[in-house]
Amino acid sequence: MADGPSTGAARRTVAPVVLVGLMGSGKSTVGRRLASRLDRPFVDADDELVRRTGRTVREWFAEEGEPGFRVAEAELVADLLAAPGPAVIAAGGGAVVTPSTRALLTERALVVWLRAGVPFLVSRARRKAHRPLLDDDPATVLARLEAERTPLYEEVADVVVDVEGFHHGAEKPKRALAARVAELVLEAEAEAVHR
Ligand SMILES: Nc1ncnc2c1ncn2[C@@H]1O[C@H](COP(=O)(O)OP(=O)(O)OP(=O)(O)O)[C@@H](O)[C@H]1O
Ligand SMILES: O=C(O)C1=C[C@@H](O)[C@@H](O)[C@H](O)C1
Ligand SMILES: [Mg+2]
Repeated sequence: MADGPSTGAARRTVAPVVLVGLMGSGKSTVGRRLASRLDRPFVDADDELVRRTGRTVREWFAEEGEPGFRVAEAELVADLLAAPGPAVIAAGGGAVVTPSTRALLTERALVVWLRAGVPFLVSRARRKAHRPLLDDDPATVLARLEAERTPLYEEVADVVVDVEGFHHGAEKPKRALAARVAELVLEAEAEAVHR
């Protein structure tokens, strides 16, 4: 790379933090708290897609199918990652299935994977308006998605956080998890500066 060490470090320091993980892992909830702790703007990709296109996630799936939704999602993530300045972004759970998105995440973002097992996710990821994939049989679908996506999350993640321990062990799990993720993000950023 042509960048000198300080330019490279500066670029990495403001890289967006992107949360990835399966539905119900806490990307939206933890992302919002993390952004507030780090004092950086927060964007939830699912909400932002709805805001920008005027179509809900469910409408996207119904009208364009999952492939159409994935194209729109990939364009949005590319746009968010091109924006200058620091940010915390909660990706959609399936954003990593698109190869161009994985390439951009690897190149431009500090990626945090919120990892959790299927039974835990089933208890958390209720059938919701923005989760059409969970309409029928959440446990079976989440098990399939876990098998398909685990290698993809592994591929892009800079930081991995197991969320279940926080849920079972902490009095205020959301706060504890956001605090731990903030700590890990700051550590990873400091390491990037000294690289
Ligand atoms: N650390 C936590 N402790 C307790 N409950 C949590 C925690 N994080 C999230 N939750 C709850 O779990 C549910 C799922 O979390 P959330 O909606 O943030 O998941 P998500 O990863 O954004 O899912 P999706 O990909 O479907 O948008 C929410 O009801 C949320 O309040
Ligand atoms: O895991 C997924 O494939 C999805 C997760 C949600 O965040 C939404 O982006 C949508 O329901 C698809
Ligand atoms: Mg979410």
